[in-house]
Amino acid sequence: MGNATGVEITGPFGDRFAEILTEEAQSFLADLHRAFDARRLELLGLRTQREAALAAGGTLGFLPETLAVREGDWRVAEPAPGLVDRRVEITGPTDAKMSINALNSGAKVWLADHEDANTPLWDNVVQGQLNLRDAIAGTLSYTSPEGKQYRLGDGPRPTVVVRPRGWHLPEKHILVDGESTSGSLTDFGLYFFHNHLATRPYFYLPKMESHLEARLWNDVFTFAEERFARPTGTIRATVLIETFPAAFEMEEILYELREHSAGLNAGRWDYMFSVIKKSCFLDERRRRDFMLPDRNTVTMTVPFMRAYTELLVRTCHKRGAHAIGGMAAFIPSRRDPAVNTVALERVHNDKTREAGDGFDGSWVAHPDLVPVCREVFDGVLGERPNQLDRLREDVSVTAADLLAVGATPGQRTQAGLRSAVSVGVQYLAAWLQGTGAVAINNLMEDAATAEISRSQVWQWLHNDVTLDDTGERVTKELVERIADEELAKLDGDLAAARALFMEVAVADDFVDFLTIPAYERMP
Ligand SMILES: CC(=O)SCCNC(=O)CCNC(=O)[C@H](O)C(C)(C)COP(=O)(O)OP(=O)(O)OC[C@H]1O[C@@H](n2cnc3c(N)ncnc32)[C@H](O)[C@@H]1OP(=O)(O)O
Ligand SMILES: O=CC(=O)O
Ligand SMILES: [Mg+2]
Repeated sequence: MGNATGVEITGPFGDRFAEILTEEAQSFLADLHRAFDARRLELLGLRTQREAALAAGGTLGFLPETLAVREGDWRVAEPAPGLVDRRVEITGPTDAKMSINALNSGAKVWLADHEDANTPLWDNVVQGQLNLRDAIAGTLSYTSPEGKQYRLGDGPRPTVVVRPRGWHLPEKHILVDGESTSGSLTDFGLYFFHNHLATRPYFYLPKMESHLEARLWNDVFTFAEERFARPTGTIRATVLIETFPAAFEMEEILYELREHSAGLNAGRWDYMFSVIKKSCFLDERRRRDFMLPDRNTVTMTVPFMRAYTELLVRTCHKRGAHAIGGMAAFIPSRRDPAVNTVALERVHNDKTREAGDGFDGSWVAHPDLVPVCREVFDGVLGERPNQLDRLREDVSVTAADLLAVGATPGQRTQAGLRSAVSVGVQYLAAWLQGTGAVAINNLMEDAATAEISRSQVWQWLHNDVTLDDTGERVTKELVERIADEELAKLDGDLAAARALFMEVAVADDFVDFLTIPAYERMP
């Protein structure tokens, strides 16, 4: 097999990888890189500039320069086929077994995840694309080491929506003109190239910080549609509103993508991470207004989270776009009935709040949660496919409401610190081994929840927090002692994960994303 001009693949070719990394597919990736990578890097630079503006006394707010968009009369494209009724969306990685289980789960949509739930190990990146292509062709099968056979069922399958990596991550195994490519463009490009004729190419777009980043995605979509002579709007994308700055640009993000839009999703875990992260750039006095209590006490009903989700529903429905709810982290158990009962009840409550607020559907992390979410949304939607007609004109959210993080009740405790350290290290150990989503203490942990754990430790440490229960000041020494004590309770070699956790949780400078140094450690 040859390489496209200027392309070098430095990762090993596993079984059947040549079916994905064809010369034509490489050539498309090279075109995407040459057309868009410089702008991607510029936009990442803009994130840094905005952080510098916060450090210099600025604040987040609605943009004066885009007032006309917010006040204008426009709507996004009509909902696309397969994305009209989205009452239950299951998320998960694209390994063969989970792909089959998700496609047989009865959900309306499967978010096939190359992002929070995935380690971008070279093997996962390419094997995931093979599994997606086989799944769409209906040929995906799997035999477990115990001999259990997995096949796609005959019932209706969920619409497949792929989540590529965020703009910040490179793909170091594909070089174009000697440069690493973008993880986003790699995941998007390979999926689009191999599947756009076999299925409708739909995407979830993560971790964007501005409407200019949405404009870049829109231009990428138009480029791909033109290059393969597909009508405008063939590609659809749901944007995760999961960064603090993006909450102030929801209308603008919908507007930029309007011909390609499939709505917005409230990505609560990365949102919480981003709130903590952006506060780390403020001066010492203002940082205190953004200090959060223990992660597990920050619920969706605290004022700043409520403001963000209500604004999201109102914004979407005003523009004819779907509003999709987020992930409750409680994982059911087929082995422990008591754990199972609690998880089902909590997820039921979470989905009930979302359906009542006007969301058109929501996410679940596990097949056993599909019926729970479906039942709740069936109760609210009835025969209607969505509730886009519920305009929520009663909602009025100001910038001050979005910024009211300091009004979050709760304590900062030693137990919270212990949990952040222990869960953070355990998650990173799994990530470094190639598994991007795990259940720890009956909760789903993925890249977004791990970011909260480590950034919260950083925030408490760098703001001289005194723990409410023990009266101890959070210092590097305390974090190290807690790590010693917590890791002594666990099996396995956690040295590499601990070193990485300390790098992103206690270092002087705030590391932008833990996945960046983590990826550098991978082959
Ligand atoms: C912040 C965010 O971005 S949220 C979105 C990103 N995160 C995710 O997508 C997490 C998705 N969920 C998961 O990865 C898993 O549910 C986990 C890791 C949390 C738990 O998985 P497990 O420990 O395997 O759970 P459990 O043993 O109960 O699974 C039972 C069966 O359901 C399957 N299953 C569990 N979750 C999923 C899923 N999301 N998709 C498909 N199948 C699943 C398992 O593969 C297993 O199948 P098997 O019986 O054929 O072996
Ligand atoms: O991607 C979802 C989130 O909550 O983060
Ligand atoms: Mg996320």
